[in-house]
Amino acid sequence: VTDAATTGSGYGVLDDYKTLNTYSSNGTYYLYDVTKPMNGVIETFTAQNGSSLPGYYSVDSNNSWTAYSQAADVDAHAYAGKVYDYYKNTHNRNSFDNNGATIRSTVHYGSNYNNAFWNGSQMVYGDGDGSTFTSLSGALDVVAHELTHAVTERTAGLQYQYQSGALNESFSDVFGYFLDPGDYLMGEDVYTPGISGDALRSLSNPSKYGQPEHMNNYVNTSSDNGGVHTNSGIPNKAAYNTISSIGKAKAEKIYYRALTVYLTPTSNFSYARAALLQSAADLYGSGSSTYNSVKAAWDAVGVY
Ligand SMILES: Cc1cccc(C(=O)O)c1OC(=O)C1CC1
Ligand SMILES: [Zn+2]
Repeated sequence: VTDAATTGSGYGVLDDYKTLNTYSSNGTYYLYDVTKPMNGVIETFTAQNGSSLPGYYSVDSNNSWTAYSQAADVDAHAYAGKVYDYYKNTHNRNSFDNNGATIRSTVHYGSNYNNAFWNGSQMVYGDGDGSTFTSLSGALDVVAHELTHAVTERTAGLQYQYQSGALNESFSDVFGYFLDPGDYLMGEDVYTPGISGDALRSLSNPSKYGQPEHMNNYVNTSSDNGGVHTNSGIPNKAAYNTISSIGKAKAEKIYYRALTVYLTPTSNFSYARAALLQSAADLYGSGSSTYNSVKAAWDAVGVY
């Protein structure tokens, strides 16, 4: 019996060809990636449209992952690997726990399920209903959003409600941008497959998708854990202001430092402004143009 790391290939949700880090054992191939440093494993499962987790390993007989039913598995696996590489190469973070934790994804969760989530242990993706969403793992910014929920949980621990919850959501969207910097849109690759050009959210124009982009328009509600997917528009707009003035390279250092060094479970928007300013001061100096740009970014959304 020879078990070995192998390289497979297949097509993603958008019919895009890609190679895959797989594993072969006893003539069966698995979406099981053992190529990361310090034994960081990435593995992908399918719930076979049930709701029990993790479900079953995604397997193939010849390492050619070309069936339409495998496209969501292919992308969940490939994109989890890309997000792992981003956190390791850009921030020297070894998986979401910074200790090589296995990154597990399950696709084909539920039936016509228009959601994706981190459940505290793994990522979970629905197939969408084909109208609102197609398979949600088909977007790199979605995968980065979900895995960043895990990073946040292990670092700042931002409580998923009201302002701390909107920050939790915003940091996931912002790192979604850092992984997919071609546009300031979230989920555009899997949202409404029948309509082009729209998205779930926009960092540059939150109000285009019904989100506030100034503190004057903060939405006081108890639904959606206190409006975490609504009020994230305010810190998202501040992030857009920051990125467009200082650039991605500096912004991602400042955001990662704020998330991992300064933010706490109960941080509110004002504290996030302070954490990002302190991070900018630490990295680029308190009198720097970078510092002043972060200050202006948050002034513009009415958070002091
Ligand atoms: C689609 C969806 C529904 C409910 C919660 C989330 C969630 O993860 O907060 C969710 O995923 C996203 O927002 C990703 C970025 C597109
Ligand atoms: Zn989220």
